Amino acid sequence: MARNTLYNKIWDSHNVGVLPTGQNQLLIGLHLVHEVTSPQAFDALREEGISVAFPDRTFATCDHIIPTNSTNRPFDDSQAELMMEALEKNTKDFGITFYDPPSGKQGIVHIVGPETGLTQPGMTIACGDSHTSTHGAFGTLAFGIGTSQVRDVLATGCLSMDELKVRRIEVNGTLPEGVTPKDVILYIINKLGVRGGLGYAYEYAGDVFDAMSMEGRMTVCNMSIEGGARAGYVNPDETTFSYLKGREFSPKGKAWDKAVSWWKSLSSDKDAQYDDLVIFKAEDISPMVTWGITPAQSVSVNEKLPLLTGISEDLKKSLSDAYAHMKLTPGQKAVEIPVQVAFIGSCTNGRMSDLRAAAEVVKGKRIHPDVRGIVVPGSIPVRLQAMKEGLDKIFEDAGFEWRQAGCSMCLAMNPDKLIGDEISASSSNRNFIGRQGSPKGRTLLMSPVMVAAAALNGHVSDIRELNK
Ligand SMILES: CC(C)[C@H](C(=O)O)[C@@H](O)C(=O)O
Ligand code: SF4
Repeated sequence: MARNTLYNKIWDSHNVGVLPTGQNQLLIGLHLVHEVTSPQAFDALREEGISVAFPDRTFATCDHIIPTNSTNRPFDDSQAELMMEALEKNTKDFGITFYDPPSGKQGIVHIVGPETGLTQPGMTIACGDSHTSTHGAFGTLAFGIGTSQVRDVLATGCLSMDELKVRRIEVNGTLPEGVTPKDVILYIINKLGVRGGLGYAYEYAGDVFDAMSMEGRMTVCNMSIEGGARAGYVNPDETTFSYLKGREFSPKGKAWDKAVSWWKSLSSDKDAQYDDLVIFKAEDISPMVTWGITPAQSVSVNEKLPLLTGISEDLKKSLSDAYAHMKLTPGQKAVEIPVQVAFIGSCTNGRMSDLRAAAEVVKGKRIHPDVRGIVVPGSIPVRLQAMKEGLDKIFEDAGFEWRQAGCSMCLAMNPDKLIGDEISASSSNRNFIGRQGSPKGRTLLMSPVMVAAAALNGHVSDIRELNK
């Protein structure tokens, strides 16, 4: 059993009781809410006449259904309008802060938390959304939960959970040119599998994470869930503290110094014990691209897609299913895959560093005439900052559409969808069948700079070649 890790420290200090089921009751420090998984939870509270236990620790925003071409009300889609109205009413009735577009703070819930400074080291965080693991980048225990748990957290401020094992994943050395945090997590998932993390919290450590920016750490932690882990985290350090300094909800003055020394004490001890340890070499990682229907079905961009020979029958079956949907051929080169749509955005890669890096690639160039490109900033503050830096202009001059903040084509709960069997190069985190709005649509996951490169060439492209 893991001991003296950040996971253990946060778990123990938030564990307020053991239930007859053997599960622990964890006190939740921050509850983030969005429009998709909250309506029934609020209805349940209403039916029972219960109020929200900690309204000042509960924050809502609207991200999944929001249109990105115009946020004028009422939305064209009446279903989306109804969901927005429900969240407006629920947050008002229950006294919860709602970051809607007029507030200037709306965005994808996992971008809003960190950017406002709500997400802080040592916290337990819950949100009715699987990518809540993003917040672990700050040294938090952050859990994605379902609607019935959203109800429980609203009503009690607690979440019942089974204890997790802890796997330390070290990536040591220096990342080669063109390799981004997205490639690091796609590589880890490729090696450990989409179920490899079941029952675990992942602790990301080693040279690569020490040197990584907060935004990069968020990208990695975001996709922990795609590797099956219940949570993922990085121990807080100077990079964490300087990101948080001066943000709206960050402690100020003396409280800041006190917080920093407490945050420092939370990191896993030198002699911490783990349930498992995996070590990778940074030098082995290349720019990655998925070719299949799970985030683990990926190759280095300069490789060929896997053959179906010399593998187990089970593996052969799953790869064959992926090939059938993707209409791709075993052994073909990844760079031969054509691309019709380029999507830059999502809670994985919709932050400033992502937009800056992608803009750098397309600056002064035009995307391929057969490619439809959209850039969707992760939040209003990201959008405004990008515009201040002229990134909107760079993207538009290159032929991309510049949109309003939201989840957009990451899961296509709004009008941004693939059409027919279009192939998209996407900076998001899921490539399941139908994920981007068309049952036949095909998604290739990659980093934002790789999406930009694919958009320019009209096919999957090696960012390292483009730079030459
Ligand atoms: C709609 C929501 C419940 C869902 C999730 O939990 O992850 C979405 O954000 C996703 O990425 O698939
Ligand atoms: S951007 Fe995508 S992965 Fe993130 S919360 Fe929205 S739908 Fe889920």
